[in-house]
Amino acid sequence: MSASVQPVLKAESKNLNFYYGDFKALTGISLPVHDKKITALIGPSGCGKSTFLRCFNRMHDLYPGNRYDGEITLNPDGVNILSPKVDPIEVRMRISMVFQKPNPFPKSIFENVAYGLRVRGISKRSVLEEKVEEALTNAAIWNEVKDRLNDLAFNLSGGQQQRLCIARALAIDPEIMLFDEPTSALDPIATANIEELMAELKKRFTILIVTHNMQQAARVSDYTAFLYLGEVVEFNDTKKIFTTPDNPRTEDYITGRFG
Ligand SMILES: Nc1ncnc2c1ncn2[C@@H]1O[C@H](COP(=O)(O)OP(=O)(O)OP(=O)(O)O)[C@@H](O)[C@H]1O
Repeated sequence: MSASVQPVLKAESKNLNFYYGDFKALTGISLPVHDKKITALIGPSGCGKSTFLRCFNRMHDLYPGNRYDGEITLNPDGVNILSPKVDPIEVRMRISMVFQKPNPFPKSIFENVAYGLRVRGISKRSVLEEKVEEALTNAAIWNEVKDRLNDLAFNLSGGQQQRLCIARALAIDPEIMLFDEPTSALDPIATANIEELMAELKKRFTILIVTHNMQQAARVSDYTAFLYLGEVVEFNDTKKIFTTPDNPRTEDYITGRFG
């Protein structure tokens, strides 16, 4: 068996610059996103990790004055998802996001997961029930909530709420899932649950994750990009980044010597 199976490119950022008004937060970001792999974005606070992640589902469109310059192409069709001709809602149906703090809607557990399906035009109760169960099962929370689907989502614990948000994000069968520090508000057990879940999810989805936790990046990801001051300093296999990085700044950061 060949050990060097070429990864498939699910998406690609090409010379991407991003501006908050006059402030340039990202400069010339070119990065591959490999299919059904986990890519971690690491780097010191303020280096642009979240800004970059949010470009992938056009979150920045929600605020005036923000500007993209460059491309993020999404395969297999190769569409530039940053093009003004592309509807951000369409992009969010293909690329879903899980945030740092669990943010369920003020609705029942069932309706939280059914939400995106309804946006997609699914209204038949039996189809919704089937898909909600499937998403909750895939997010490893079905057994805990199956008898209380009509309860308000806020009644769940923090770790359960985060898995509910993951269920909501995967119910629409996205092509890419974005995770922005998904475990920073969780205890070590809930964190381990989410990490295990990500390892399962990558069999079906492509994942991009922002994390401050170096051990987490090393544990869960296949590829890692180190960002600094809005630029990619180094991108490589996670193993390589965490053992023999090419750039001294990467080494300083992962060994905690960064100023
Ligand atoms: N809404 C905004 N308006 C103006 N500048 C912003 C805005 N959001 C972020 N920035 C700036 O853009 C830069 C990148 O911020 P970003 O939040 O992407 O960094 P980060 O690497 O995710 O940081 P952290 O690890 O602290 O979350 C920072 O200098 C930040 O101050």
